[in-house]
Parts: sequence; C-alpha cells; structure tokens
Amino acid sequence: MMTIRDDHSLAADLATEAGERLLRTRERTGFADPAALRAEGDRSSHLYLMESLARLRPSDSVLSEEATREERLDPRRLRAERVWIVDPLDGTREFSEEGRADWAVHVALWERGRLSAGAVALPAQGRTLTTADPPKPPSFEKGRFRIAVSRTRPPEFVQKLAYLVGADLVPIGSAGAKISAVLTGEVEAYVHAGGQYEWDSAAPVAVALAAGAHASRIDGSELTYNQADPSLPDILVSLPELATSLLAGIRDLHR
Ligand SMILES: Nc1ncnc2c1ncn2[C@@H]1O[C@H](COP(=O)(O)O)[C@@H](OP(=O)(O)O)[C@H]1O
Ligand SMILES: [Mg+2]
Repeated sequence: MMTIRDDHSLAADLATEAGERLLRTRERTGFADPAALRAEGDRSSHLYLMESLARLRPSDSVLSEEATREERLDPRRLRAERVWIVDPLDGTREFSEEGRADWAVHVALWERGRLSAGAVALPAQGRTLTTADPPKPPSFEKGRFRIAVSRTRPPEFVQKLAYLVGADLVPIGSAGAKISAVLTGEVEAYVHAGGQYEWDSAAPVAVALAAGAHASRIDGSELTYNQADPSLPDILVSLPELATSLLAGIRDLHR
C-alpha cells in the first residue's frame, strides 16, 4: 500500500514497481514472439504508471512515450507547473531479447522549468538509480576511456570522436541503461545524436545531474524539458572531468 511520500521516493518506488511488473511480464509471456512481448511490456507499464500517478499525484500532468498523440499535445501540459515525464519501457528492443539486462523504466518530475526528481529502474540488473540517493560516480584518472553508444542506431560521428579523444565504444541498449552505466563506472561517457525524445533522457538526466555528472546537448547547451515538441535529438552525459574535451572534439568534427 502506497502512502504519502516525497517526489524522489515516489519516482523511485514507481519505477522499481513498474520494473518488477515488466520482469514478470517477460517470464509469463516468454520470448517466442518478441513483437508481442514488446507491445505487452510498453502497454502494461504505461497503464501502471498512468494509474498510479493519477491516484497519487492527481493534479500533476504526465508526458509518456506511450500516450496518444492527442494526450501528448494537450496544451494543459505546457501551462502546468508539475509534469511527470515517463518512459514506461526504455530499450524496448533489448527487453524482448532473452538474457539482456540493458532496458529500463524512467520516471522524472519536471517542475517550473527544471527536472526536480527522477529514478531509473534497471529491473534485470536488480537496481534503481534515484535522486533520492544519487550514485557516486568514480572520478576519472588519466588515460583511455569508454563511450557508451546505441547498439542499433550509433550516430555516424562517434567512431571518429572516439578515435579523436582516445576512447573505446561500448554498445549498450536503452538511453537509461547507458546513462546509468556512466554513473556506475562501467563507461565514462554517453554520446547520442540523430533523434531521441524527452522521455528517453529526462529521468536518467535528473539522476546524472544529482550525481554531479555532466549532461547537456552535444553543443554544450542545456537540455530543456516539457517543450511543445518533445523531440530532444542529441545528448552528452559524462564524468565532469571529460566534458570539456568531449565537447571540443564534437565541435571539431562538426566543423
Ligand atoms: N534516431 C532515433 N530516433 C528516435 N528515437 C531514438 C533514436 N535513437 C534512439 N532512440 C530512442 O532512444 C532510446 C534508446 O535507444 P538506443 O537503445 O538505440 O540507444 C530508445 O527508446 P525506446 O526503447 O523507449 O523506444 C530509442 O527509441
Ligand atoms: Mg525510450
């Protein structure tokens, strides 16, 4: 039974519970029909999060990846002071592949212009990263480092960027799993371009900022959320020590 609690704990509890439900969906439905498993995961997780937020935060707005186009275009969201930005299942493709643990549930809260709370559940890794208790990323010592990149849609320039800055590429599914990998020390950076939406990054960016990591657009400008158009096509998340050289490398490659 859920009781009244602060937004940080609520984000963490909802992401974790949605994740546990997705693990059960995976077990029950199996991997024989991946498209059916993906559809079931997306739909059931979206419904769980929408119902829970309607009950526990009835006056807040919600922007979800799985909402209808009309719901996403609802003008009330743009006037609202509090908007939950959720991706009920990030890394849907990896969710439907047996044995993979690089998929996530994202729950973020945007308040009056900035992300104020967030949680990323990594159900198959048995952990939830949260602004309630932000992870402490390791500090970067000198030398080669690792850049996480999309398994299926790596941006063209990241191979060149890796060469330029002396890094190795690590393909991982899910934006949330990649940003979490920066915060837990599996990689040192994540670079993406060419398309993405607010729900793909809001929750992991809320946690990354709370953890003291760097998070920005690839031109160094701020990531802004709850816009009329939820497209947010590129992102850089890294240990703070690496941000300046990564931004400089990206700038050189785009000249
Ligand atoms: N070029 C692109 N256009 C739109 N969405 C993209 C994209 N590249 C990645 N994404 C989205 O970002 C998330 C992480 O992608 P990836 O694993 O390739 O890094 C995925 O979310 P979903 O799994 O929620 O659809 C994916 O749909
Ligand atoms: Mg997503």
